[in-house]
Amino acid sequence: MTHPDFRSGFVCFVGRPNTGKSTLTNALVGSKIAITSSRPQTTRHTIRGIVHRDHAQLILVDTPGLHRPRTLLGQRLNDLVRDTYSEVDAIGMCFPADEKIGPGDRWILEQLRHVAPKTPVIGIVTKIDKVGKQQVAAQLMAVSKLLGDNSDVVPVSATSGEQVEVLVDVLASHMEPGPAFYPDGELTDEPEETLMAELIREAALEGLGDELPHSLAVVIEEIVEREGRTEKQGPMLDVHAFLYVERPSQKGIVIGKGGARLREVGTAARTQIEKLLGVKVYLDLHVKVAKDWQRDPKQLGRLGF
Ligand SMILES: Nc1nc2c(ncn2[C@@H]2O[C@H](COP(=O)(O)OP(=O)(O)OP(=O)(O)O)[C@@H](O)[C@H]2O)c(=O)[nH]1
Repeated sequence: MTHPDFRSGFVCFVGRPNTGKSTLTNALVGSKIAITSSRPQTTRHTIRGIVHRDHAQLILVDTPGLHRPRTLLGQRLNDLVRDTYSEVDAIGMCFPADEKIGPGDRWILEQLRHVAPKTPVIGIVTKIDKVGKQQVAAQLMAVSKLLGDNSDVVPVSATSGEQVEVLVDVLASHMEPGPAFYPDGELTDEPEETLMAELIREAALEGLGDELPHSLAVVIEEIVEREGRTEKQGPMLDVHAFLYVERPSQKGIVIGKGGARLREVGTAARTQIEKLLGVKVYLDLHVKVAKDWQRDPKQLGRLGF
């Protein structure tokens, strides 16, 4: 039976890098589909996670962080982000409880109000487990002041789960009444290939510094089902992927001494991909130098941007 006041619609989270957008997406969806990382700007693709509740369905569009474009890739990302803003029913803007509101936040809000003046912006004070109640209250007031008195502001912790359902309810109240867009149980409509590439990219960036994130792209070349597997063994997929870097020095970083690092990356990514697909996977990774791929439209097209 469908709830009499069922609502459904699209939501995107915005905010400065590291404000907890990906972690919140995961907490709401309850499955690892968006990529989190302690480094800024690792979320490249528009990944949709779907939140199913009795009274609502929220489709989360996880956008890359808005930033001032320096390269062609940056420009394309920003175009993508702008389109997303005007198409969604609500924008959740994230402000960590433990960081002061700054010029970066004001700049993002200005952009939002400019490109999508009609889309409601809901303030989300994230990471409330990191600070005391008083600091949460002070941040709620500051965000309220920034967004305007009529705006909803919700405190939440994606890590502890505190207030997550309250956030769902507040977001749902901004959705249109109507049936669900997606059948129950469907978590993402992103092709599995993209998710695999994201998981490999995440594993390859783990523990590295700030420079590499912009210079690493992953392309899945081929996925083939291994033949001759017995029923007891179960199915197995051979996945062949290329990791593209910009410079030979970066290739060395990704591969590591004697290939040690790449092997670790492969193991970490394989484990995640097996979890995602529920089958055994053999992962074959190759690192290639594609010079200045961020500035070359042909290469960008090939890499899916
Ligand atoms: N303690 C605590 N840490 C959090 C919470 N949410 C996120 N974090 C941490 O904050 C860091 C950034 O989180 P992300 O979810 O990757 O942030 P993001 O806004 O998606 O970052 P970008 O993809 O760089 O824009 C990670 O190290 C998270 O583990 C939370 O509720 N509590």
